[in-house]
Amino acid sequence: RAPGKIILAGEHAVVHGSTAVAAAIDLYTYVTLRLPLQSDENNDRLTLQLKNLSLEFTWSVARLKEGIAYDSSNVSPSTPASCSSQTLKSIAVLVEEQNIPEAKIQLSSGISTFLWLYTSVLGFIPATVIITTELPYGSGLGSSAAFCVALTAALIASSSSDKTRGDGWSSLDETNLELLNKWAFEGEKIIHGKPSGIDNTVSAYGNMIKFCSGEITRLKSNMPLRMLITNTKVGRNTKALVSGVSERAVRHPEAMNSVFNAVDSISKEVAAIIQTKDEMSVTEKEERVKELMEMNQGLLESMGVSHSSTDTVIQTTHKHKLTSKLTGAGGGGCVLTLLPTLVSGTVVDKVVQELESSGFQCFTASIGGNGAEICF
Ligand SMILES: Nc1ncnc2c1ncn2[C@@H]1O[C@H](COP(=O)(O)OP(=O)(O)O)[C@@H](O)[C@H]1O
Ligand SMILES: C[C@@](O)(CCOP(=O)(O)O)CC(=O)O
Ligand SMILES: [Mg+2]
Repeated sequence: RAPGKIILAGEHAVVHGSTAVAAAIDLYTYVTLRLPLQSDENNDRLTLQLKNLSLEFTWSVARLKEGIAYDSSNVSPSTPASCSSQTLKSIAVLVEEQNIPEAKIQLSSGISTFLWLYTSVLGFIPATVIITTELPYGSGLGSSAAFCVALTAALIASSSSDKTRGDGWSSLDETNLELLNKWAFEGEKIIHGKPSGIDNTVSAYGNMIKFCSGEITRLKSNMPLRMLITNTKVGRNTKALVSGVSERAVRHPEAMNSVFNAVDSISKEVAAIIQTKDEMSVTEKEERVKELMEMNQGLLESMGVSHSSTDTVIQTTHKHKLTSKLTGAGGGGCVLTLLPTLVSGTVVDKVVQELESSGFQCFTASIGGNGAEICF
């Protein structure tokens, strides 16, 4: 299993080299891998089951071998590599053959990613892969990264020699974590186009991290951080939003560089405040984080990735003196609201009631938990 995440500061700008701060949340994607016995019927097929959606896709191993055009000299499980555009095209044909319902067409990139990661790490062997998730798809909570990380964890674990059964969840060792994170990043590339790598990294390693151009700093929080997560349920696609920001940066390079630099300073300050020990009271820290979230939201608006549904959440929470910002790619999706320690339960209940009456879904999640884990 691998967790989803929230981005406290720095989404989008992180794709352009700025710092961002993210934390794992206790909502997971689970991947079960079943390798068939020789005697099993159907032991020549690769089957993918998406349990939440009651969808199943299946290919004969022979069809995969014939259909996936790749240069096997370039692909080895221990050296993660990008899927070439030619290979991706051949995989897309195999995905199209599955006749995905039109309403679920966004899954195509996830299924292509599945075929690329599976065949690259395990090769052309039959199996049944069952996916369940507690994360909403395409809402900014990193379902794409959790999917790539959990899948790769299962694939890597299946070749482990030490399969002690029934011991519960355990982490992977550092070498395998690093390998898994690299493969998951290659998967994210298929789904996002140009990911920064923050989502797969926080999903793989867990906790709370500061991330800048691939450099990871694990953060130790010294303040209680409670966030209300509001899913506006407005669907969007990370790939389109990320490329929209890049296009804006091409049109206005100087202005957008200033925006990205401002976000970099905000994220660094957020990370510093979260880690500060005694110099500041909790209330003071919360006030600072609140202000930085507000500034970050303003800059996300100037990148063109906010949405009217996000504005509704911001206005509703503002009436109760609470501050919100979008999280993840924006364009709808999820919004974070900081719940300071002194805010009363009655106020939170009222805010939740108002947000839910606008058709949104609210929940809280525990922040900064474990990353990818395996279980035999
Ligand atoms: N459990 C899953 N099974 C299959 N594909 C998935 C799963 N989770 C995510 N995906 C893929 O990731 C896409 C959503 O990723 P993205 O747009 O980055 O949003 P987010 O990562 O915020 O949820 C889905 O449309 C699908 O292609
Ligand atoms: C917008 C971005 O910063 C985060 C995207 O997160 P999500 O896929 O919306 O959960 C992109 C990235 O960092 O790869
Ligand atoms: Mg994503």
